[in-house]
Amino acid sequence: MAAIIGFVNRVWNLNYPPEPTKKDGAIRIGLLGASGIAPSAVIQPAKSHPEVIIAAVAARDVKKAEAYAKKHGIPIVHKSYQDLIDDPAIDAIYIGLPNGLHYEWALKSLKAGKHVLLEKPSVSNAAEANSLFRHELLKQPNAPVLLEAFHPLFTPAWHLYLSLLDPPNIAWAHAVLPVPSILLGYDDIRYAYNLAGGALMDCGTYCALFLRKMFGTEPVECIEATPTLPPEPWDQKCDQVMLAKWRFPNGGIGSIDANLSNPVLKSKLPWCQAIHKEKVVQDESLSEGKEHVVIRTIVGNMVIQPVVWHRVDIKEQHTIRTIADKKVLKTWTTTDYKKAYTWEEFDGKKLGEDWWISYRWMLEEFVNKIKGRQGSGAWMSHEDSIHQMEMIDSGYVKASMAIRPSHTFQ
Ligand SMILES: NC(=O)C1=CN([C@@H]2O[C@H](COP(=O)(O)OP(=O)(O)OC[C@H]3O[C@@H](n4cnc5c(N)ncnc54)[C@H](OP(=O)(O)O)[C@@H]3O)[C@@H](O)[C@H]2O)C=CC1
Ligand SMILES: O=C1OC[C@@H](O)[C@H](O)[C@H]1O
Repeated sequence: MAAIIGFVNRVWNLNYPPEPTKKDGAIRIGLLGASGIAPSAVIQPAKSHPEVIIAAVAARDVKKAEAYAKKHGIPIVHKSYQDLIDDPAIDAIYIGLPNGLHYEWALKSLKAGKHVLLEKPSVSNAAEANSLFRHELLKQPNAPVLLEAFHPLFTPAWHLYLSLLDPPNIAWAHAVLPVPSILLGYDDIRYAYNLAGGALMDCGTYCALFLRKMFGTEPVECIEATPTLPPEPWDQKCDQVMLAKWRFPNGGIGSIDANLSNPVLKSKLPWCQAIHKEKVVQDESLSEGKEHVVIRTIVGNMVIQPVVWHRVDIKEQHTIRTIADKKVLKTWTTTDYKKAYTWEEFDGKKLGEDWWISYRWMLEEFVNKIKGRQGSGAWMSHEDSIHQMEMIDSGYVKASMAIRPSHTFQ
């Protein structure tokens, strides 16, 4: 019963969040593009944040921007992206543009002294990531905050998941992110190579991130990458599905299944799993010549948007066997489940609300960073964003596909 009440409360508050009065010094965010994702990623989360105001929007077509502003209660409409960036009343820019435009507009925003919340994947390739995230501008005192908007990293559920892993002893990790095909037409930005589209760039970037975080380090090499292309005449430089594998420094393998055309009726949830190497455990009850070994598997169900529901499964496969010839004498499995809708449930920190969506947790930390506060400690560092693009590039190289093109803006 408590679980049902919790679920209903979370869903209600998520959709109808309390809207506290905005504080003096609230961060005024401007949106670049009247994008599909901004309402979920920043407009709605900002409502419950007392220190965030969605103050302005700009679109390529001003009429579109006006309609968007009216719909979402945004007070200022700018005639162009550049006008919005140049507005002195704006403190921070949310970039929900196609991937191929992230580099240019992030750099322009930083040059105008604005903080930047930059949609994932941060840029088109590792060269752009290197140039953006190691830019001189970011090394200055009081440099603006630049954050790649990798929202799952900010949730307590994800940190609970990581806390159950033993990274050096992971043998195999797997991450799956299926996007229902019904959501995307072939005119979608995800199917445009020139805009840095592709399954590996889009849903694959989450899978790659999960593997990097699960192993706690960078992959050594991509050992397999098999793309499926969309049907002709659609852009044949864009992968519709990418299955890929990387080898990590401990010898473990990380694999991904990134799919932009998942059949709706076979809908799967975002999912990840880490299978650990076999481990001998202390067992006083055993007679001489026998050993007790355990293989631990940690499954994360719904790790991308855990607010509505999620579950971390801890499965242990136990075996009693002879040491000499490994003859199996007995096997059994145990399963335990854990959840963490708040940090308090996970590590006792009294931060946030159980109904916060991953974007709201992320917005909290973006503001904390701008204000110089400690926060939860969850963050995506600049070096992290660079390594992330290196891993994506390595997948395209292994698949014999072109790395997404760099933008010419300097
Ligand atoms: N964090 C998350 O959960 C999600 C993140 N994303 C990321 O957000 C970004 C935007 O995705 P999404 O909102 O789904 O995309 P949309 O197509 O809905 O929005 C993209 C915006 O980019 C602008 N734009 C500028 N130039 C172009 C161009 N040449 N072609 C097409 N659009 C252009 C358009 O703005 P204008 O209004 O000016 O015309 C449009 O509103 C991507 O980087 C994507 O990976 C997407 C979905 C979920
Ligand atoms: O969260 C997401 O799921 C669907 C994707 O297409 C999108 O770009 C991504 O951010």
